Amino acid sequence: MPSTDIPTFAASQLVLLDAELRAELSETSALASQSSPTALARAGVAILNLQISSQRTGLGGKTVVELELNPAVGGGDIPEHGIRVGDIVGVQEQVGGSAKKREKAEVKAKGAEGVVLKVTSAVVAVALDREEVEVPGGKLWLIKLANDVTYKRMTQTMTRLQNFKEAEYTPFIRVLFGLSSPSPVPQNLSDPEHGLDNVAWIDSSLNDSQKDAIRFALLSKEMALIHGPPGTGKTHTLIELILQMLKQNLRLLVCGPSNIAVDNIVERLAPHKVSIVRLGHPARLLPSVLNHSLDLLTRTSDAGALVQDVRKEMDKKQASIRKTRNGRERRTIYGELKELRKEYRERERGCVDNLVRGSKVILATLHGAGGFHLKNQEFDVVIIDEASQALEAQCWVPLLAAKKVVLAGDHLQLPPTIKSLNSKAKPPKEAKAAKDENVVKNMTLETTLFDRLLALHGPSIKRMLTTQYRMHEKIMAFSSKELYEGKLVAADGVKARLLKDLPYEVKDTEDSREPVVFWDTQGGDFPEKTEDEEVGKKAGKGMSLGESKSNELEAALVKLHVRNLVDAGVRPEDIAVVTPYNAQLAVLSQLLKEAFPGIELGSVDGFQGREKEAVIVSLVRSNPEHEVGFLGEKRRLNVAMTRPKRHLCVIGDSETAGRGSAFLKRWMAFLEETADLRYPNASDLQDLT
Ligand SMILES: Nc1ncnc2c1ncn2[C@@H]1O[C@H](COP(=O)(O)OP(=O)(O)OP(=O)(O)O)[C@@H](O)[C@H]1O
Repeated sequence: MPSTDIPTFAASQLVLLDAELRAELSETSALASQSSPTALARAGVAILNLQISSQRTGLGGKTVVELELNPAVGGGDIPEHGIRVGDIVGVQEQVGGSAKKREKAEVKAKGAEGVVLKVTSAVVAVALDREEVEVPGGKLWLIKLANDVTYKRMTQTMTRLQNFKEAEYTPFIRVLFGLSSPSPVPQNLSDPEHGLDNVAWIDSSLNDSQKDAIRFALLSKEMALIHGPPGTGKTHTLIELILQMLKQNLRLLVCGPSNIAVDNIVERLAPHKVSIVRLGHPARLLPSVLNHSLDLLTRTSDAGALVQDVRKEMDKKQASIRKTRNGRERRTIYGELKELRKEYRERERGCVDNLVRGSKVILATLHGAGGFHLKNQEFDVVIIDEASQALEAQCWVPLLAAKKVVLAGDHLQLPPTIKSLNSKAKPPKEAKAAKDENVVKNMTLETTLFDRLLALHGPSIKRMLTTQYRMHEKIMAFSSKELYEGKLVAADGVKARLLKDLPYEVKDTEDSREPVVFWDTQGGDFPEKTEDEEVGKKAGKGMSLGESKSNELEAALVKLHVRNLVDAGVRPEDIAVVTPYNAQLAVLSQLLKEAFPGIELGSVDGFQGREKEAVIVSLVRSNPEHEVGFLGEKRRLNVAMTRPKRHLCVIGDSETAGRGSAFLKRWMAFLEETADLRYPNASDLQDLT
């Protein structure tokens, strides 16, 4: 077993994270520094001409301001924008006049930063970050800012790991870096000797591979990987695992890389009536899980009542500030508010501490687990869902102090998106660069903890779930054979489901009775086109991010197929079209959005984790050179082909794809052999473009 040198590993991560952050910042700041506020607003990342309509103390003692359109510009609805709940934004004074005057004023007007709490057509509410902020009056504008909090947490974590002395390495850390072998897990998991022969399962529907994975995770000492191919009930299994671990009286920290991944678990855990606390900014949580959020529990628990008294007083003061114009009076009130805030924080901290300490399951995003709430808290097990979508450094945020980890994921679907891979971010300064290059040798952020542990310790540290509950068995066949050792089995309820069997009326047609259709565009009549990809798409004139590909005739063919499905009775909301290329997405959007309201269009990467009754995959690439670019990535193709439940339609040029990569070649051959093959005529499609 080759071990990993921990300081070198941490140093490499730090270099790679630095490059990643620079790539991310350069994207946002290039746009911000090169564009005027009007251009930013057009690009959807800023809102102009706002004013404060109300101000109050919100959750966590934060000042919440509501912004509305300034009556001077006519008031009413805020023009369309791309700012969403959870975004980090700056609220700044909007200065008119010449560019020079603006520049001067911008240096002066620092404004405030916060998180968007609510967006409606008429108002945007922002929870400000710092507590003692004096929000600028007058005309304001709001701009979306880059979010570097996650990077800070990861960098702090890696720096700590880098500085650990060898004596500080826990047995857990030693195993995760291969300095020690994992404790052996018995082969026969249901042997009565381990007491797991007769588990009282809470969910009686669990299948054997799920039970096996749970037993394995319970018996493993340091780590267990639960490998969940598409639709195999990975989260389902984790819920049972959590409940079983609670029966053993273990204290758990459950994390995921995104808020939605964590909320998904909270929602499914809640009906089991276990006391759970969800950490995280309330603005970023699903409404259905707010009841479990720490902020809300702080307000509703008994201890919370004490906190509320102070809060009411703070609200009164806030309101009085807005009434007075007298500078001295304002200063006095600000002074009093400051005192009150101190008291509020102290009482709140006590209350929060009690809640966190008293809870057996805490849920947070990976980076959220690095907040002050969990300082000095100990957990028996850290469980990470969607672990193959998380950066390794992110996983270490909750893991530095852990004793055992259970990772659930699928390393054969897409890893987290890495911007620095293709970015034009400046390289580190020269002297440093040579050293850095040495350090990061053979390392990329794309390698997740899940991947690394598998490479380090081999398949004996994982258990795979093998029954899938999504796809018709023909849809699943290629993916199972190529990637999952042919072990996937379609559950009885899904293996023969077709569109014509949908619970509403669908005619029996050549499409609705077919689980897999392949429109092969070979022959060169469906050529791809190269387009510039842009930042700030709404503006239509953002900055180039590089090239993307589109294929108009292929898009027309998509339209033809969608129309056939809809004519048969399939609802547009049960159909999705996915494609790896953003430029193709734009073409499809123009062609389909209005014609079929409710249809969903998405990039393959964005559709990971999702499913639809019918999915059309537009492969786009068609060129005499047989170039396939990133379409050749088998994990991307795997995601694309495993989204549908009842109907998969692939549209592409088998000649181009077939020479692109070995995996693509085998897929094309498989489709030609097993799918319902069709050869379109390009000239019939002209009127559909
Ligand atoms: N043992 C089971 N019996 C019946 N249905 C199940 C079982 N396990 C999972 N399912 C169903 O399979 C579907 C997928 O489950 P879940 O959402 O847990 O999967 P996942 O593996 O987390 O999803 P993804 O494939 O998107 O990663 C759900 O509808 C779930 O109810």
